[in-house]
Amino acid sequence: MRRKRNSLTPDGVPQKRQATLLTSFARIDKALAIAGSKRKIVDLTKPTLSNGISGKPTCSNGSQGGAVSQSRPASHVSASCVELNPSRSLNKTAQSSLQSVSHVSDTYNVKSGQASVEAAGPSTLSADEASSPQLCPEQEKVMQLVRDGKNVFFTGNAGTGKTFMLNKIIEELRIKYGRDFISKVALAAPTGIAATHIQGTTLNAALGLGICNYYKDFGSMFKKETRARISRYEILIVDEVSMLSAELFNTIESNLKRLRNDVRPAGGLQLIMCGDFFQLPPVTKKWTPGMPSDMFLNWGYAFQAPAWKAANIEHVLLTKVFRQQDGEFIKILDNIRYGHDIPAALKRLRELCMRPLLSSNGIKATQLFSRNKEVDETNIRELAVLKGATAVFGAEDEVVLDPALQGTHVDPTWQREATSRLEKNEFFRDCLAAKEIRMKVGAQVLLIKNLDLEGGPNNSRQLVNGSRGVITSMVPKADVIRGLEANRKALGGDNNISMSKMDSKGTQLVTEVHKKVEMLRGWAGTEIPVVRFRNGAEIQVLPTIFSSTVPHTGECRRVQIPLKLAWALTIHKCQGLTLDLVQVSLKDCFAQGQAYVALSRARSLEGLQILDLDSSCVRTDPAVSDFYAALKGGDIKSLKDDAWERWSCMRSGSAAQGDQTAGFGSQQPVGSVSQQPQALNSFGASQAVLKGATGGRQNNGCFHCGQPGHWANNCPSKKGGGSTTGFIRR
Ligand SMILES: Nc1ncnc2c1ncn2[C@@H]1O[C@H](COP(=O)(O)OP(=O)(O)OP(=O)(O)O)[C@@H](O)[C@H]1O
Repeated sequence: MRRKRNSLTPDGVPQKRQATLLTSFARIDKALAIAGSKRKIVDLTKPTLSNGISGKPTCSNGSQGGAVSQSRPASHVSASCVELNPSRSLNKTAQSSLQSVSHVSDTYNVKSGQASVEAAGPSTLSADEASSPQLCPEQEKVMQLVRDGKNVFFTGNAGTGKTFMLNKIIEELRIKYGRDFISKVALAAPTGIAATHIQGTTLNAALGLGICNYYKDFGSMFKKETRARISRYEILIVDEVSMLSAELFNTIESNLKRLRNDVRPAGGLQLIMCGDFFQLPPVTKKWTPGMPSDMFLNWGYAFQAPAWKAANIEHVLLTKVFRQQDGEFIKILDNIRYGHDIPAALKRLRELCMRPLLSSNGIKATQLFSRNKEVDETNIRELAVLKGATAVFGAEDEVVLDPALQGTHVDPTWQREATSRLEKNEFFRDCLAAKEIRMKVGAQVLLIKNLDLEGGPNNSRQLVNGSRGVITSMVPKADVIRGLEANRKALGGDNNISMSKMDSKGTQLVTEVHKKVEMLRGWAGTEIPVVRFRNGAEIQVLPTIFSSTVPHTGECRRVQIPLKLAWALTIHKCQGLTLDLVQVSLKDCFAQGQAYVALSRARSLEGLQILDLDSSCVRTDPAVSDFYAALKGGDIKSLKDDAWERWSCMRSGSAAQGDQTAGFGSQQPVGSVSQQPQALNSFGASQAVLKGATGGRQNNGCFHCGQPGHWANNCPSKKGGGSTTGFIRR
């Protein structure tokens, strides 16, 4: 990992300027996204597809693809990928696009949520615009609550557009706050992978927390710089809240009050959260004998925390499923989610999905396993089977300090600390794009970032995060750079007179191509994979930027090809993805919601194959079912969930017998705001009392059967399909 502070980049660009360039590149992306939701943008670099359909194929994170012939030229260029189209000359396409700028009229189809392109030559709508569907009424309601400044939690089945909605909210907030957005809005998720879907960071990083093993570790929120940064926030956005524990939510919330010297919920921050508690639960630490009583165990679901109940949160249930269209599939998934009539749902899945999938365009299905071991073994084995040379793509990692930390007046110790914190950031560990990727022609791949390419009737050529494909060739990087340079020239990017005639979007596009060339030159790889995606689009997949911003510290950046080997993935890594073709192994599912997450990645029954399952693979937690029953009933306040109270009584009772320093009573009542971090724990742990406490139903013993002596997920009576607590222990 390179440090870049007040030095020259390998291209001879001063580091500060490089940071500015990169930031402006990201801003261009964002600006396009924002503008796309408001009005049409003509993207001069968008190709006309080889099938003659005017439009833009969109490559997005998750699209599956394959490489095309090595001999084909890089003829069409967009900011993040190159579509090969031997039937048209580059110059012609680029010039036609340029000429047609003023002829594009509004053709967005509000009803269908799809963009159509009128006969205005080869010009197209931007990817962001054409793939920018209208909010449905439920989503509009969420938006209104956000605008009204309410604390909001929106939830719903997989595929109801929670992350989509969150990104819409973020777009609007970017416009509202402008330059202040980064200092006013914290974008976070419990895990690094989840955070990538909203260009955010982990919740811990957003709040200046490292790994919290003890309650005293939360004191780092009160460090001078962190405290100042958190005090400036106005909004905290959290995605995938199912993985946020009650203990974490409660502790953070009470520390926010103290830190911000404000007795209102979360110290006056507006909370905007989404997730589905039927999906993956928090990773809970296992209590072991002799463990200090102020251990932080990450217990419970966020909705079980007293702070959640006291935060005046507006709960919105999204009910319209967008990912799947087939009514029967949606119903089966719903039953699996709620744990309703599981034998019938599994029987139907066996009937429909225990058969081989037809491969499509040479693209094999992604296999989903519960454990890393099977995933790694499968990918390595399959790659080894392929003949031909292995291409190694090494990521360029770097950290860029916040400009405010780069001045000569800034304490060098603090600069070093900030750099080191960025370098150790979970982002680099959890980034969807691996540090080193090994691939061959013929490798099955998954796109892990949305690419700026779109088109086809009803945007059928859309390629998104999760699209699948196969590598069909590797192209020398030098050829790709030549192609991009030619395109820039064709757009007038090398000519001051042409540039002066361009509108601001034209110059933006030229700048984008220029940045892309610079990035490619700085990137160490020598080849670019060409991928044929399932929808037929053939794309040179260029390296792109994965980044995570830690406000007032800086930015972690990885430049890497946005592809993953896709013969196999873990179910935990696929959360949030939409997959075209998927084979699922369910027999080893060990966590609540895991089977549901795996199955709900598929768009259709036709694209889903079940490799194995047993009747106990579907697990739901009654505490979660009760929460959703109250939500469906429209009265969340009627929810009777006293799990927290009983659990904390048990812990403090145990502490009273043992460690007197850690009592539940150490929490301060709302209204008496202390400036000190809450360093003592709220509980005293005891193995005997913790057994079965996770689901909040039993006082002592296994949550599933009520008997002492074992945890619920090891319950001998659960084989046969019973429900169990969903907390994963490590
Ligand atoms: N209003 C809408 N109109 C059309 N498509 C939509 C709409 N809202 C969401 N979608 C699409 O539905 C798909 C699923 O959305 P998204 O991934 O946000 O769902 P999710 O609820 O976050 O799913 P999960 O819980 O599995 O993470 C995406 O392809 C998204 O673009």
